[in-house]
Amino acid sequence: MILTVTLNPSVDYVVRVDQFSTGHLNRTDQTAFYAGGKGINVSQVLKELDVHSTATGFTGGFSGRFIEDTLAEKQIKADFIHVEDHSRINIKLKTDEETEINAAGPVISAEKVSELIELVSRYGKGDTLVLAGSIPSSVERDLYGKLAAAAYQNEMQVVIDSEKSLLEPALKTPLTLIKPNHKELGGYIGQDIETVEDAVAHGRRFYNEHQIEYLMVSMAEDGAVLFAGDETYIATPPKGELKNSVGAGDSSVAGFLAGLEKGYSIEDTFALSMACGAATAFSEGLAVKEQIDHYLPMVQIRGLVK
Ligand SMILES: Nc1ncnc2c1ncn2[C@@H]1O[C@H](COP(=O)(O)OP(=O)(O)OP(=O)(O)O)[C@@H](O)[C@H]1O
Ligand SMILES: O=P(O)(O)OC[C@@]1(O)O[C@H](CO)[C@@H](O)[C@@H]1O
Repeated sequence: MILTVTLNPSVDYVVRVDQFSTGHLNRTDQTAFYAGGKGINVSQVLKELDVHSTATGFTGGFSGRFIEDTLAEKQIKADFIHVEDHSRINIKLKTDEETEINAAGPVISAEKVSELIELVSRYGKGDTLVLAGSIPSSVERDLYGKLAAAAYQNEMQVVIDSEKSLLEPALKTPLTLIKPNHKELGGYIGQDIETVEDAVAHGRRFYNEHQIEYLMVSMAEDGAVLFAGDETYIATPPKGELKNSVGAGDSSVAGFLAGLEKGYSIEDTFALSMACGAATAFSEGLAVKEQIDHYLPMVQIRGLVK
């Protein structure tokens, strides 16, 4: 079973304003609400790929109920810990560019954090723990480190997709997959990564210095670079019209996990991951199966000659 942990779930309020002007009254051209947060997005795309997962984390209030109802409608198993405050609402403003305003999220008590640690400890060998997204500011910064270490002790596979300060404490534990984008990897190593060649060079150094089975460095329309043991693969994604980059990274994590779960070769796993990322980028919401199947044959994967 895959357990996705979203400590700070969100309702993503997507607002399209074609002629946006700051300091004035703007009227929307289109609005939509989505259940979001990185782990929750991973669960939603896994479901499209017929891979079961359970989504957990902290939810509360009317917005928390919306998130849980959405998952229930999609028949995705959820096991959230309830908090008093409401789950956050993140604004995704689409004008001629995308602007995001992510809220801080509710206050989480130490008791609720202990409940979550206990919930995760019920999983073990053969299970995968996905830790994705930010942590509410009231929660200890090294929680991912603690959860990762405990899960590894319990023989779980651990996957992390989060910012540097939250990932860093977990890097002491052997991890199955991390998926920084090129800017995040640049932040880890203190160097700008602009090109696929930069990602290959710096990613390899970072990979060799840590105990990570798969390192996927995503680069939006430029695809991604995957490090797997001594092998390095470069993916070129399909071309299309960008409609929504929110959740493209989460979709690529879901595709990768689905490939591993289905026993695909590493090349096919990487291709599925890229197809999921592109299917989200080219849709209004998250990737759906039909779109993933459509883009999959257009992904190109090549292995680097050593
Ligand atoms: N414009 C695009 N065209 C084609 N594929 C894309 C595009 N944007 C994203 N993708 C696909 O999605 C993957 C992940 O995208 P990206 O690198 O933007 O992740 P991210 O920065 O973690 O995204 P986010 O945080 O918004 O979810 C890419 O590797 C690629 O396969
Ligand atoms: O504030 P975080 O936890 O870093 O990111 C949260 C978020 O931006 O990530 C998802 C897209 O990846 C959205 O559904 C959600 O709003």
